[in-house]
Amino acid sequence: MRRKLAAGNWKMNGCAPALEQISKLCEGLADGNANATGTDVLICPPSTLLHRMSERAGGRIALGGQDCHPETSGAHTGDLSAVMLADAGASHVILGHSERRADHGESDELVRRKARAAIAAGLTAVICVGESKQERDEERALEVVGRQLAGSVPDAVTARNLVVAYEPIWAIGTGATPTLEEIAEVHDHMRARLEERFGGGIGRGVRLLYGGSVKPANAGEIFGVENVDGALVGGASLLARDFLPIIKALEAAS
Ligand SMILES: O=C(CO)COP(=O)(O)O
Repeated sequence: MRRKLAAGNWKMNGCAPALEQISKLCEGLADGNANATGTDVLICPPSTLLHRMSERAGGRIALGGQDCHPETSGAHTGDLSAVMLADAGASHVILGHSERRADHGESDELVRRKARAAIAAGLTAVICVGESKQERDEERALEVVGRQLAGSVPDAVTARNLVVAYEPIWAIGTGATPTLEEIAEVHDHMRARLEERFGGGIGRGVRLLYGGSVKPANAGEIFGVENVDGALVGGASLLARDFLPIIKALEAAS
């Protein structure tokens, strides 16, 4: 049985005042959550907030970075290693987000090296894949996602240290989402590819998240789709009042 995962990607948002949201999230989870044991909550803030957030998050909320360098240390100005993220309180790291693939030209090969470093540092790699609008229109979504999955996921993974997030680029921050059938088709495809490559134990155990314009209003129906084990949420994870109902919808779907 896979545990559900509600993950928030704060991207380049949130300075010190945002720390308040973590306290609110903790309060909300403590109030309404006494019996919920099947859902994990993860927040990936800008790394400058990781340390302070880890002091507030208690055990209930896991923290993650949004990227890491493939090396452990060295002359790489401006970069952070997976070891440093772990040291600052992270247990997860998002890798290969489409914004990094676009803004920093990250290839599947680079994402795979970063994931190896993350896993070696004891982190869980949350690897993102997803097609562009043009690729969707050309009916190439499964091909693109399958290729990114094959190229970005390293060989030495377990069901615990890998999470895959399907984030269609055209659905990120736009309010548009694929149909439930389209989400199901991609998630089933990813599940089948993972089982093929890693065998049933790992392939069936890896959690698959959907990301792209997830909000309280659509979370419930998306979480009802088979092989959707949670969400990677951008905008709606910034405020506890938006993220809490999404977490509740995931708990209800468990
Ligand atoms: O990119 C995303 C999460 O990584 C999704 O962002 P939005 O939820 O703002 O569409």
